Amino acid sequence: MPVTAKICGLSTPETLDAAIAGGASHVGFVFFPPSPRNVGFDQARALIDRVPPHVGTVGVFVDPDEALLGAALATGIQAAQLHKTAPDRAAAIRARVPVWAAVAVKTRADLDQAAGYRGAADRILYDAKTPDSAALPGGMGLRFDWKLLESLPQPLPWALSGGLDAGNVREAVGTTQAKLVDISSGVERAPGVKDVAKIAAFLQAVAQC
Ligand SMILES: O=C(O)c1ccccc1N[C@@H]1O[C@H](COP(=O)(O)O)[C@@H](O)[C@H]1O
Repeated sequence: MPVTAKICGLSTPETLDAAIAGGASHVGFVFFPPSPRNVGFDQARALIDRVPPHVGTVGVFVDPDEALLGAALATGIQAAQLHKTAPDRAAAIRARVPVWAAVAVKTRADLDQAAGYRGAADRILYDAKTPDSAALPGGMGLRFDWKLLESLPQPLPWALSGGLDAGNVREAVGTTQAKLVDISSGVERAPGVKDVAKIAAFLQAVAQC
């Protein structure tokens, strides 16, 4: 089965089109105001209108309140990627939209959290744990020890993220056997500024995995 890719944190038509043209299976839009990738609801709606049916649209949230979640779901996103969101809240959100639950990983013990999302999420997204002092719980280009995922029984379908780029994704996939990879800062030239050439290079690298 080919490896597929989600390009996350898109905010312009040009970079969205580059992700679609390069073969991304999913595109992501961040609904978290502290992020340099945050998009407004009208902006997201206009971007989602450009996405063809074969490409999935994912909203990225950090334990969202009802107001934010409701407005974001109204843009037409097809799944909610939830960071720092407890399983019971994820389950409630899953009644409205498919859920990708982010599990922040630094040590082997962190992986145990994934089982708690059985019945509460459709997919686990293993991401690198950011420092407590960090402004963002993701999107910082940090990676974790991919060997932690080697031969690990998985409670749900899953994807790999955190510090991926065109130069390391082959090793990441080879080590983890991930079938879906997710990237944000590795296809940027500055925080929040996506680069069409880097998007194309990453998707080419994924196609060769
Ligand atoms: O990208 C953000 O700004 C962001 C904000 C809040 C939560 C998650 C965020 N990004 C997600 O983090 C991972 C890894 O990103 P990176 O490739 O290491 O930069 C990815 O899933 C982003 O969607």
